[in-house]
Amino acid sequence: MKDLFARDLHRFHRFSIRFNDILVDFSKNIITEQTLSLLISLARRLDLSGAVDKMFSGELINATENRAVLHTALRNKGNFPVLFQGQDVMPGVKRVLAKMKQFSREIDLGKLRGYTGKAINTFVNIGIGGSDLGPLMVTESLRPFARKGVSVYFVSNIDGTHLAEILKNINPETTLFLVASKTFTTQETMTNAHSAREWFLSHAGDKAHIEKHFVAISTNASAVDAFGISPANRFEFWDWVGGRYSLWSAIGLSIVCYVGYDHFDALLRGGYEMDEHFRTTPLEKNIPVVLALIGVWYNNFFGAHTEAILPYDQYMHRFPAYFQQANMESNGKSIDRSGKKVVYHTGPIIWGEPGTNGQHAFYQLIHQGTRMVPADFLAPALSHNPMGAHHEILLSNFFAQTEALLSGRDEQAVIREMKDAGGNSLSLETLVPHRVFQGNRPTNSILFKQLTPRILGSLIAMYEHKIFTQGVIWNIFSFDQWGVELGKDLARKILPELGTPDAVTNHDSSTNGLINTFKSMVRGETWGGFYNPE
Ligand SMILES: O=P(O)(O)OC[C@H]1O[C@](O)(CO)[C@@H](O)[C@@H]1O
Repeated sequence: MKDLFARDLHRFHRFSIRFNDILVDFSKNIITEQTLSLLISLARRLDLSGAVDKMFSGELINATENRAVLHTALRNKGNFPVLFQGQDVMPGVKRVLAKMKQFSREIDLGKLRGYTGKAINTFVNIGIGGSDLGPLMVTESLRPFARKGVSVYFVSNIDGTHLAEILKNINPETTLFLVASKTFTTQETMTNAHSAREWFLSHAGDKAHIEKHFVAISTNASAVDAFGISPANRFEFWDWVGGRYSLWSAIGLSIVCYVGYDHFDALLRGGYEMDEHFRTTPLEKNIPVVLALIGVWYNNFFGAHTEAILPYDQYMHRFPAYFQQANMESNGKSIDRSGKKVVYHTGPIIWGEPGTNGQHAFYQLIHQGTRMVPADFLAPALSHNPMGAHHEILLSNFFAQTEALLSGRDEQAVIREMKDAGGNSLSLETLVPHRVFQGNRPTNSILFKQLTPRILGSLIAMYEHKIFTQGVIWNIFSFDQWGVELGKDLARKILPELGTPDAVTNHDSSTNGLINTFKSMVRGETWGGFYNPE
């Protein structure tokens, strides 16, 4: 890469794209113009543009679930119809948005009141996966835009600790629970929702008060009825919204409650603007496409197995976790669209933490480890908290890291520096190899003006479309998630076994051993060594 930069003084201009208030600099990659043009030919050969049209026009591209993929309709600010099976979905989308807006207005006006007449000021979203991570990540990212005096909590884990610790902090009189589940059957969410209801009733007494304290967000109206939430308190969405792409739907109600409808609307606008960019920009200048192709380049031609997402913004601390689900649940597949096993790698492992914490934790491996870790660095030019020199120090680290990963530090430079510093009792020969940085480690830098709802919307949609593009290249179905089913099935079978006194013998010896040791620990038996079925 250093040679490429030396040979071309305009490399930054040639390999960066500006979109609204976002700059995507992909010049610090091991690519030339020829690399990109070959990767773009690959995308053309696989008819990426045709695939994009199919998604936006509501074809059943989620073929293994026989569903369309239309989360883009949820943020369609273009006033054009979106047809699904001959019907325009936009009136339904607008109806639910109007209901969310009205709900937000009631919060503004202090009209949303609990069973004792006090104003609701605490919102607890109960959901998991896509019904949790999106709203959680967005509310964290948009904290500077929060309504005054309002708090939001997220319960997802089936571990009772998650709910119990939140219940300690909240007042039933002023709390609204938002039960968010596309299917309204997910074990974790339904168990948490029932426990929250019991807790609430233990304070409020009368079941009639539930309607002031529970709303549901789901595609499954009958299950919502069965739970006891009235249609007036139900916010619907549709099968054509994938769980991990659902924050734009009524699943975003906790975002609305926390930051207000106008900010949610700005988030949708940012998403729409990125949709239009993705849909209409030639592949060479198309941000999600370029990022996707660069990802394919390292994944399939350099054997890179992971990608790091490193936001230099504390508010974005859940951004990597959100895209861990979006990406790994979408593209963690090994069967292609014709049902055959793929003979190449598909989705990478996604991980990351906010800078500069990551620098003091795992960057050692990114700089000097044996593996290539392509990394996206994201940062706002303006901070919401410009306290003293904090932001400039933060950004100096952001710029320095990608420069260090690009340039490295060779032996001569290390020797020079060590001589200048003097005074080290260890010999040069001993230390030099350990202090050399090879460099040539790829990064994308995504610099944006400020973390606003609109910019956040665009960044989320950018990664969504990157994931979509890679799914097309790898010829896999990105919108199902069959891989989560087996564990769920087995847990359902194991659950009743945990309540019986008998030892289990019907699993492999490890699973038997673990279950039986668990039972013996619960019974308080003294440790008698490993369980032996004989
Ligand atoms: O919204 P639901 O139906 O409760 O599902 C929650 C999550 O569970 C999954 O189906 C995976 O188990 C995710 O795709 C989804 O986001």
